[in-house]
Amino acid sequence: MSQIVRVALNRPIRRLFDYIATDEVPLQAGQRVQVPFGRYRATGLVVETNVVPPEGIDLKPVTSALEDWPALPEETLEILGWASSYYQHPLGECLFMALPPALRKGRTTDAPAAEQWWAPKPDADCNQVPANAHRQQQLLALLQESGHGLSWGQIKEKGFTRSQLNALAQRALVSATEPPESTATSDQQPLATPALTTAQMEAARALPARHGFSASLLYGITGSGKTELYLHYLHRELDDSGQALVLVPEINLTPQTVARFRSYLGDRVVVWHSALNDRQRLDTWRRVRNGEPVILIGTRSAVLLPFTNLQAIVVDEEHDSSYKQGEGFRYSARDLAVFRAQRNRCPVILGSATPSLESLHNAARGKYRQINLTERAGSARPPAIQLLDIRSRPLTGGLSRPATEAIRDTLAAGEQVLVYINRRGFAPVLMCFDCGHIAECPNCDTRLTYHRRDRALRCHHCDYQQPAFHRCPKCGGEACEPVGQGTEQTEAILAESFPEVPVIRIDRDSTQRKGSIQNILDRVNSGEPCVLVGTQMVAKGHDFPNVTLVVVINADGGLFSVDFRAPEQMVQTLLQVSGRAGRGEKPGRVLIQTCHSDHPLLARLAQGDYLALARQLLAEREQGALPPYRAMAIVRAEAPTMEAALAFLEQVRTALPERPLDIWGPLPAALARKAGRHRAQLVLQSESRGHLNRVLTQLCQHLEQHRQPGNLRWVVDVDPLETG
Ligand SMILES: Nc1ncnc2c1ncn2[C@@H]1O[C@H](COP(=O)(O)OP(=O)(O)OP(=O)(O)O)[C@@H](O)[C@H]1O
Ligand SMILES: [Zn+2]
Repeated sequence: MSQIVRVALNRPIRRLFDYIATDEVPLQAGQRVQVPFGRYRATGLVVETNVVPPEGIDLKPVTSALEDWPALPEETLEILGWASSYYQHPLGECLFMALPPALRKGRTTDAPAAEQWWAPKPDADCNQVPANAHRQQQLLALLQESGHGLSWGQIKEKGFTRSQLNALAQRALVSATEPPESTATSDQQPLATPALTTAQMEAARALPARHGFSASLLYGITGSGKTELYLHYLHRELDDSGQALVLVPEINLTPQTVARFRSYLGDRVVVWHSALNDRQRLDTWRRVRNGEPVILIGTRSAVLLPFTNLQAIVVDEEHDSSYKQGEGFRYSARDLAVFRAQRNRCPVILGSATPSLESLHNAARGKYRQINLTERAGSARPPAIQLLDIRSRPLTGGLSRPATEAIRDTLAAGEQVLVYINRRGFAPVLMCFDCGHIAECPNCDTRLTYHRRDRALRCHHCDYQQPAFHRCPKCGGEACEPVGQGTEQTEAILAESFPEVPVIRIDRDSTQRKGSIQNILDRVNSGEPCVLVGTQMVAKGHDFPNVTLVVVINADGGLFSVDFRAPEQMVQTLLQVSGRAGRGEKPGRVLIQTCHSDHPLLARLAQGDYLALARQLLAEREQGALPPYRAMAIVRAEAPTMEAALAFLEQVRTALPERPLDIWGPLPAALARKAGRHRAQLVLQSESRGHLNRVLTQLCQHLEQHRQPGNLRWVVDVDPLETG
């Protein structure tokens, strides 16, 4: 009897394919194989073995196994299987995300494979083996006596063959297993433990011991030393064979962070981020897969790696929106981290100075244990936040007079300044002062951004760009001027006003080159007076002890947005950026320029009490019946015309059960046209996550079976971050 296996391919299709395993080697779930697919050969992952063959279909044989061990262990298959059904993304594409790029194609792992171990199933019984199959009975007995199981090498030494093992595996009496924990003692030097402050010590005591699942929400104000606490915790809880995962937002994964981890936790600290090349990825992936006791610091996709012995997970800056993938497999690394901790029966710590409303809600419901760290480390005190109403003040480069004076005083005192520009809605545009014409993107419903440096107009949603014009294309007038301020303009004005100090811009453009962010950080860390100017990027996680003044150019971006998450994100960003001030010995001060200093949210913000703000925002969410009080998903459609996109979603709407489901739309998306495609969306909400999931599963199956016109694209976004 030959074995039938079910295989997932790295393709955007919601189905699996059956093949006959012809090899002597019994295939296991998680193994990489080559299979014929259409006229080509494809790399696949075995997801099920011993499949009962469907009737009347001729199955093709598996071409070859790429390794004789599973690239993805059982745990990883399970996690990604769950994620595939939760996020409604095809299983094959989800599973392939757990492989390094080099292994997604048919490349073989050139280093020697880990010896595969085999163990009897707990309920295996010799009577289940046919009486005439003596060698199989003897092999099963041998494995049962061995306690932990045996490696294939050991089995072979006793004179058994692959086909005997194969037969037992097909009867589901034995299965592949992890090798026993190595008993070799580590020859590493004992490492230092960080010396904690009293407040940190108390928080550390409240963090749970390693054994068993627990989720802790660490609310630690900016500069409270959450990193120190993570280090202490990992040092305390991990044993010599354990693996740990520390998730961080991309920008926080600097060589300094890694060095800090290494000095306390040693060589087992490894990294995973977008700048690694394929070779480095493969090496790190192998260490994780082989069960080496690594402490992996990584960005979003690190949560998908095939760990085999996870003992602890940390998610730093857990509120950060970069944890949610915005396209393709739209998973939340934070949420998967919690799920993974559950599956591994290990603790997960979610840390932030501005926790997400989701996590605070989970803490309030008793699902997470909340631990507060409300003092800054060392002699640092929380900064004083002051609102500066700019309604009738003249601005230069976006800066009011009091703000400019504060910058001057700070620099004169030998300290550093950070100027934060809210990206949303404040990009500069080119306007004709005769007719009011503003340059727009021909492909998107958006204005072109004016780039001063090379006098270019660029679209931030597609690749379109054109040179800035002097003569208005509409009225022919010659009074075309940039309006609104961007990073570049503010930078230029600052450089003009403070020629004696460096003005350093931190944004996507200035940090794209490899190592450039590090150069910038080194300059700032030298401590000499300077002005940092930037967007979102300067707000995140940096520790610049000599920054004593933070100026927020305009706080109003999130106040009146249609996106229900905008107020939360605004408050988080403003408190995070404020938290960059006064982290060293000198006290910090924050000036927030606004046209709405009487807005209750901003007034509260100035008091610096995030938990109070979050309570208010949560109350509003509850009243509006919005997440986290409801489960939400969005069906998005993209088509050559808006009519086609809306008509498709209308059809989706009618296919959905009426109740108990709240449905909004179909409506055009906030950016209704992007790169020439028209976009619309349908928002679904339910009180029950499970119910919403079932509805979506049916919907996706239905939509996949009914072919849509080739130029229409649809996706489902579960727990969406952006709803505009
Ligand atoms: N126990 C300690 N002893 C001395 N210094 C400490 C201690 N804990 C933290 N620090 C210092 O305090 C500063 C802030 O720590 P850290 O960057 O970990 O803060 P954080 O909680 O992550 O803040 P944020 O949320 O703002 O990023 C760092 O310079 C760190 O070295
Ligand atoms: Zn465009």
